[in-house]
Amino acid sequence: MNASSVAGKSPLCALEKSGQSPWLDFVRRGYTRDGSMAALIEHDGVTGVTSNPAIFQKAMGEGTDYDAQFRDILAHEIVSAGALYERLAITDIREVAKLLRPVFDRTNMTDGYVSLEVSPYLARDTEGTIEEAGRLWSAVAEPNLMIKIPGTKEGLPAIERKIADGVNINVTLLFSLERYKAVVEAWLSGLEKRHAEGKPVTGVASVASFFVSRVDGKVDAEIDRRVKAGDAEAEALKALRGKVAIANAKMAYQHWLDVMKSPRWTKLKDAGAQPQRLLWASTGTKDKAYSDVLYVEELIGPETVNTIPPATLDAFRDHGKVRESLLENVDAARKVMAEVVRLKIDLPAITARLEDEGVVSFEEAFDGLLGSVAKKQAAFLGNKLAETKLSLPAEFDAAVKDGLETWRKDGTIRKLWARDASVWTGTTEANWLKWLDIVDDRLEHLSELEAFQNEVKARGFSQVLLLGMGGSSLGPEVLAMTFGKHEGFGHLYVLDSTDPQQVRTFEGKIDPKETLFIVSSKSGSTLEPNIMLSYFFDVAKKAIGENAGHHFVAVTDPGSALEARAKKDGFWKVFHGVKQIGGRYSVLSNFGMVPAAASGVPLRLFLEDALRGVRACDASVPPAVNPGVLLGTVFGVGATKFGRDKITIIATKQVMDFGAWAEQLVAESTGKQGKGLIPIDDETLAGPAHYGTDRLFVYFRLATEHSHEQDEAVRTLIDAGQPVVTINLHERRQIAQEFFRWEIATAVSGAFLHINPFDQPDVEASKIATKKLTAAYNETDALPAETPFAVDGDLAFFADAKNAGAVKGANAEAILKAHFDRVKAGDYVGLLAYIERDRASIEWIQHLRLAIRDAKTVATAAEFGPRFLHSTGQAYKGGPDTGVFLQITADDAHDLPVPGERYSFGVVKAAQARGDFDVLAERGRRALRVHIKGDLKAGLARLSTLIRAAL
Ligand SMILES: O=C(CO)[C@@H](O)[C@H](O)[C@H](O)[C@H](O)COP(=O)(O)O
Ligand SMILES: O=C[C@H](O)COP(=O)(O)O
Repeated sequence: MNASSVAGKSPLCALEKSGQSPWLDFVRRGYTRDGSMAALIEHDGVTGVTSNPAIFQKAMGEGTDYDAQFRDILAHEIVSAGALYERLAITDIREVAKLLRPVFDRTNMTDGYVSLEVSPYLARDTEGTIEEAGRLWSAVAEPNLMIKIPGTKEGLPAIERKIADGVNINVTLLFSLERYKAVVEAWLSGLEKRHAEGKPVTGVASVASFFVSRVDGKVDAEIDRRVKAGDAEAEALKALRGKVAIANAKMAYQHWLDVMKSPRWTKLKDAGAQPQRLLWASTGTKDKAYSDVLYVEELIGPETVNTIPPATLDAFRDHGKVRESLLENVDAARKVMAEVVRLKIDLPAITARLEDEGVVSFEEAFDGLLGSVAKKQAAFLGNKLAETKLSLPAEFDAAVKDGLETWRKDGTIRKLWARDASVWTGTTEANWLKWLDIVDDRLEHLSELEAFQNEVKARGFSQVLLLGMGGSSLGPEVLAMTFGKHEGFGHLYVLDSTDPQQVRTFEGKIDPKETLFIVSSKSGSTLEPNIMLSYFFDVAKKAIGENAGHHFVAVTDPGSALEARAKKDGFWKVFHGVKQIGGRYSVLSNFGMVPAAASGVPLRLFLEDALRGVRACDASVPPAVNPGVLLGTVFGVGATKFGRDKITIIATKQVMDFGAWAEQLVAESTGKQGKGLIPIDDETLAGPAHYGTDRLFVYFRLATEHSHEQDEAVRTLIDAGQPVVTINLHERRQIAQEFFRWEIATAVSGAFLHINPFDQPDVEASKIATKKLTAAYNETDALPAETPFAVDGDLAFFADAKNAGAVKGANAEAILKAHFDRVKAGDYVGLLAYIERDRASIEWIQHLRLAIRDAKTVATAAEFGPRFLHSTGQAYKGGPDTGVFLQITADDAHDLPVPGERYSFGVVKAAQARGDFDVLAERGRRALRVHIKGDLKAGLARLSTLIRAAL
């Protein structure tokens, strides 16, 4: 695009004499900065500039013009793609505003404006538009700015309101005379309101952008269709080709002239108001059969604006002719409009469609723009963001792309962030979404957490023992396992069991005089943390005396029973959780951050990393490049369309505990109403032959670890057609961003499954069943009697009548064989062991699960009770009926009393196992319980031998 070399000689300059302001429908940083824009203003008489999402898409989506600012922002801040775009756009707009400022001053605020449009996603959202228009107006802070608001029905009240607020408004996306009239009404009312409030109306500028060429585009197509179909009025129709848009515009101008004569306007004018000018937009010629300057030459008239795209501007400079065309042949234009009616061209329908399509096309341009910004951002951030690689079979990959596209079209990620429950089941979901803001919130309150961290360090604890279950323990466990011990801080231990031996083992790991105890329970009423607290408070009291409470902190939701108990027992501190965050989504709230602080995790770095995850998954980041939506879509599509519902998490060593947290999140969130994802964690990787077609692998990989063999094994799976998502972390701390990404992914997969990912009805059910049993114990000093349906040596078998009937056999091996014979392709086997979770039992259960996997080619879960009850237990009971469960219980070699209760830890654990089994049976699951009597080690060895023989 060239400016005329001789000032004042460009035909564009002649437009000014006819009272029309030529504006440029284009912005680009390079163009502003290399003097081209200034030359247009100086030599071609360009007196204004407009931008829109499509213009910015081209500007920012291509080339390197914006790279320097990208780098600069990203070096100092953690921002979303939407915020980045806005910063870049605001810089552009301010630079253009400065170039136009002399015009603005010279014309006494009549001209010299640059326009910035509100987000196109808000075109149907009055309140959102009002808020954003105000925000952008303040952010740009230039008097010659115009905020563009679409003239949709929803835009009208926003236009009136912002005019009344004194904001310059460019009303865009106008196609019909009717809507234009409504816009004039909104503008006048806005000014009147302002005037009535005693505020100045001088200097409140406005234009109404009437789109021209798009009208011809649609009308001409309709004419061509009818002519082709042999319409009897073919000649009359053809005569209208290329005429309707201009006639339509002329009618708008006539209306404007009437308004300018109205007493209503005169009053405002006398008060110092300036007219809202008509602006011709969409003035580039689309139909090559027409003159390339048609929509400039034919629309020239006093007090109007034409915003001209670059190519049309060049053409007009080259051969444009200026005449006052707008007032010419007005009667002929009226006749054109009458013909439109006579020939039954449904102009109202056409303009309504143009508006809808206009909104959608700007949304799409914005999606494209934000997608490019997000991609560039990820490239500039490099190793600061974990990478995601999808290796999916073609059909699966195509379905994921479809799923992402649907999410994009429906704007679902924005709905999710807007807490719109219709994303899921439209029930209580909106009450459970505070985790979306928790990282920002914790960063805002970082000083409190840091102060606590310093105090903990100063007190020099050698150990930190966290007592909690599920959402209150698994996140802290990941921190402990991933980061290990930090210099100057105690070792973080996490106890989440009622197994007496395990409680005892943990007691042996600590010196109560040197231990900080963290009791974590959102509800404050969960059985396990409460009895663990009773036990360890007693231990501490014996070691420390009356001040034992000073070694305890509680993390709990405000007003819980635990909070009351903490106060009563003189706890050092109570930290609050957020009620609107469910346990499994709470790791980045105080439930994760307090143990992180106490164990010396660098809090700011950790939270900033989490924030990178939050921003990467922001509402403004389109699905295809939004890591949370991407992962959630793969999960959702995999499960619903391809039966790949066993989310098999493979991890490199240093980050492997993440799987234990992720399995709770995924299983408890999605496994309900007979649907859901079954996470399979820590199942040693094997060759493709060991896997069925129900698997989806997630390879969670720390790039700095040596993982060549695992990489190769994963490659073999991919080559064999198994779907694999590889998540590559560049450093361990990136688990912080993964926490958030998996939360979004889980919520997204919940939408695909049409379930509420924030409740856990079946976990509650087994808690109730357990409570009944412990209550019975308190009354009778015994759990209700139970009778095994078979006994073989040290093994006793229990089941409900239906399961017992299905697994009948002469001895243990036959029973186990009958049970495992029920496993079929697509099922999974869950080993649910209510024993101490120590190295030996982990090894035992791992070996056994692999034997089952390899014999049956099914997924396996190796879980310890009662830990899993607060985790995968939900999906086992409420999810798809594809689980075959073997519950393993045992006599406790040594029991432990629970201070203040009649029951012991052993009794509680037994009640939990029975409650668990009862609910599994109630849900019709294939389940069998085997109880090991006497020596556990010998019993486990025998059981393993028998199962192997039975497979
Ligand atoms: O609305 C304004 C100015 O107010 C313009 O920037 C407007 O968005 C553009 O002229 C149109 O989007 C261009 O339309 P088209 O040439 O793509 O049909
Ligand atoms: O996952 C959450 C567990 O069920 C524990 O709940 P809580 O934090 O209320 O004790």
